[in-house]
Amino acid sequence: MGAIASPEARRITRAEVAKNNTEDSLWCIVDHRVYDLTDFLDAHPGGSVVLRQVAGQDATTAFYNLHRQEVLHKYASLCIGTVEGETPEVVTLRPGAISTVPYSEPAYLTQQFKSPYYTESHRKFQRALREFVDQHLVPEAAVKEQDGTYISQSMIERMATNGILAMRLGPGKHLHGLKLPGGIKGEEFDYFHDLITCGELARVNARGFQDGNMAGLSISLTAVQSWMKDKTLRERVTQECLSGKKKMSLAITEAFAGSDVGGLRTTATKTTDGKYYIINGTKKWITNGMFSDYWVTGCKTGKGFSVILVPRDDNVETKQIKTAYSTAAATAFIEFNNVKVPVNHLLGEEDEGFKVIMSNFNHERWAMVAANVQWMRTVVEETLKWSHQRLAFGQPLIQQPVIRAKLARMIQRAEATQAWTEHITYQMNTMSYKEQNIHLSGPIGLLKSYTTRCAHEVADDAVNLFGGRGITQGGMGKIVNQFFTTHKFDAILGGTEEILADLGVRQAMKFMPKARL
Ligand code: HEM
Repeated sequence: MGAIASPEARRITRAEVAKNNTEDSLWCIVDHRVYDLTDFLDAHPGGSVVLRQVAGQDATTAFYNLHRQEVLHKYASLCIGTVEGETPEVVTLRPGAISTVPYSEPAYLTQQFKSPYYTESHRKFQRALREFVDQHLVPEAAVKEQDGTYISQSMIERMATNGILAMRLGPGKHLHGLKLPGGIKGEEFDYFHDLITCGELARVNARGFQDGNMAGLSISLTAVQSWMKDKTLRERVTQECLSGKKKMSLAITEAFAGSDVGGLRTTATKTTDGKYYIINGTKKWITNGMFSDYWVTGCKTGKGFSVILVPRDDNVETKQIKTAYSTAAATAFIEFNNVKVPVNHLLGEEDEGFKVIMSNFNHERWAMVAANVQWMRTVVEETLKWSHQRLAFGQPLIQQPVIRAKLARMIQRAEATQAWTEHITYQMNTMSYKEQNIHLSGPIGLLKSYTTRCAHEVADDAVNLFGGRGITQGGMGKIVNQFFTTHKFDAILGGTEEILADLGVRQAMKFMPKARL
């Protein structure tokens, strides 16, 4: 959000505003600024009647009861001056700024709280990344979420150039030698930088675009990096994807089976010379599948399940699926019809694909949690602002104990999930990849399942607080409505709430001693 245009420098007395109270010259005051609405009467989405009713008056209270602050930025050209001797009061943030609304930021970003987890490197990185998101991603996300088209190639290349694409895979050698946002070295990047990345990228407040922004790559190239044996092929594919030239996604789920990987029907049959796999079958709900050049694909092989990197060719067909969020996510139904793939495209061992998939899941699930926690914070911020500006029964909503009780529940959920996520992130920083698989798949399963349940409650409370605006796509409740209609994606993608809760307990039972009451 930028500053409101310069005509505001003109000083106008309240008496002068009061004289402009007819359709021929209609002025009003909002937050100490004067707006000439004469030529806007017919164009005003709320109609001309309401504007005539406030002609020549201070309409601040009426305005904030019905509009978001950004409306004033969009229509800055209507501003003709500032009231003599007065100064605008409503806070507007410059791109990259930290919100001072309580609980709208993780505690480490506030003045008053300390955190043992974040260093100056994290803080520098966060500042630079937020600025990038506010300046570049937010405007594009707003357009794409609406028109349902995919992220632009120029944006992908911009993210490739400043290392953001590579960061999406998490810490590792692929970042070494790179300079990342805030000037930090790729070698410094740890799971707290990664946590910041997931949260900041979710701040576009456009859930379809959020996934359309290379979510597929972030959960599939990781598997290629860890499991593809052919080094030359692995490096080539990695380079193609991290430069933004090619796109990749994870293709496991089918119409036939979701969480039940054993029920998948896509087959990979070896040719008699043993040099190729022939892939046949379908995949459904593949995020970024529409624009992918490669799919990390789960297939049935001789004695089990295998994971194979399948490149796009004429025998692959992708069809768009319209889900509850924007088609900007590029969600696809895919048909593989006798697709011939060289055997060096196998990840891990044949028939042992389960290991490949399971080891990949931890980072994916944790990243979804990080984004979900950020969404809850955003919704807390939206709801706190709304409760302060919306008048009902003659006073702001926040004056009602029932409203404060709901806000308390929302804040508790955002804070609790943040604290647990940071605890898990700290463990990820101190464990090897192998240790993480042994000790963290259960806790991450429990964390994701709990976080999405909290998100469900937060969405529910927020919509009740916003009333009609919570169920309307544009206007004051647009972000709450976005969360309400899309929060379930996180409860289903990457393993459902039920499956993950169960996984958490089953993993814990592996370490259960022979303890008795
Ligand atoms: C600078 C002055 C104003 C501008 C630029 C403006 C602009 C807009 C815009 C863009 C909308 C569409 C909804 C949205 O995006 O939030 C809208 C809706 C509306 N406006 Fe205004 N408006 C102004 C002042 C006012 C005032 C002073 C009133 C009332 C006294 C008013 C009453 C309404 C109403 C009733 C709606 C429909 C709200 C809804 O559907 O929820 N507007 N206005």
